[in-house]
Amino acid sequence: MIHFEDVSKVYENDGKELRAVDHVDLRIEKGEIFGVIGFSGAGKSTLIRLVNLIEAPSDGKVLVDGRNLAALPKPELRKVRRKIGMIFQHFNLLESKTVYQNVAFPLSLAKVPKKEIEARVTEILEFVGLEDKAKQYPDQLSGGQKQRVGIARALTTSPEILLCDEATSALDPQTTKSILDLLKRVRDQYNITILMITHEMQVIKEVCDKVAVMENGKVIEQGTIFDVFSNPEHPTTKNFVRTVMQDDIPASILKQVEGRAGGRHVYRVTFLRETAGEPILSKTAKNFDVDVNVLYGQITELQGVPFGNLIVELQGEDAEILRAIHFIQSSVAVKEVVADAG
Ligand SMILES: Nc1ncnc2c1ncn2[C@@H]1O[C@H](COP(=O)(O)OP(=O)(O)OP(=O)(O)O)[C@@H](O)[C@H]1O
Repeated sequence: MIHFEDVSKVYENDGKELRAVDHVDLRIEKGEIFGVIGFSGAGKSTLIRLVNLIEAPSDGKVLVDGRNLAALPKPELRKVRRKIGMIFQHFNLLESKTVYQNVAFPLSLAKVPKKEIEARVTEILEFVGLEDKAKQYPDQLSGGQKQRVGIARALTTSPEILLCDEATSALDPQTTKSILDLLKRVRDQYNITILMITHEMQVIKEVCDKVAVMENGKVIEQGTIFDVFSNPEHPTTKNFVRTVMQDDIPASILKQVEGRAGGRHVYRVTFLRETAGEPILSKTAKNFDVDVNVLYGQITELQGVPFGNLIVELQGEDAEILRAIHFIQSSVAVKEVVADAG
């Protein structure tokens, strides 16, 4: 649906070249919710603006539904752009217009007959849960309600793509969740492809199917949420994942283990996908002469699939512990067992 093929965007700043987007390749398929994460200055905003040609690429091609926007004649470009909606961090609503007028605005501009506008706006306001706010003005709304108006306005022209530029960054966590739920419904009900940029990993974890991590204009890692979160490779990705999935051993627990006599055997056991529900540790305790002590861990859900990360201590004779570890490692249920200490 949206393909970046070796795309770069170079700005001139005081005679110096700045590569805001640097040789990026991305494929965002129809109906996907695709997240791009990166720190400030990574190039996310530039990247998203290349999709509707607010910015033109310096090199490479951005294809939307197979068409290179930069090569289209103006009337064609206008048509394609109408199929791309956008929502913003600060909502960008017209303060002097009511909710109804804001949502109707793109249709009024396109000179759609009044009756049609009414039917469409009513349907969309109902969809975003604002049917009772039609006559209110933006300054009478909460942040979450304002973003619902922004989403409604983007949807009135029946877009195929929705671009979200830090759409929840100005909202509290609870409101963020409700807006993300709404975006999921937008995709599910209208099969709209959603490209969102954010600096919050929680947002990516909550709603995206795939993620690309940007740094200095480059995509440094990309993949499904499950793969990237369960096995991040680049240090920056690891840092982002750490913001939502704590997997370090807390200092207090390490101290407690270190204080014990007779050495320590602490391992990280990572459960993936279908193995997350396996009673592998209780089997280990039953089949081997070892005690299994779960020190710390969490089971979370990534795209509806359980993912677990446990820190366990095995107590017993060294040889027996080795056999137990071998059993855990060889089991299809466990991806890796890493000695953290000992
Ligand atoms: N119009 C422009 N002219 C010159 N330089 C620009 C322009 N737009 C962006 N840049 C530069 O390109 C780099 C990437 O900026 P961009 O806004 O795309 O990053 P970002 O990841 O979206 O950051 P933020 O989250 O802070 O918006 C930055 O160094 C920025 O200063």
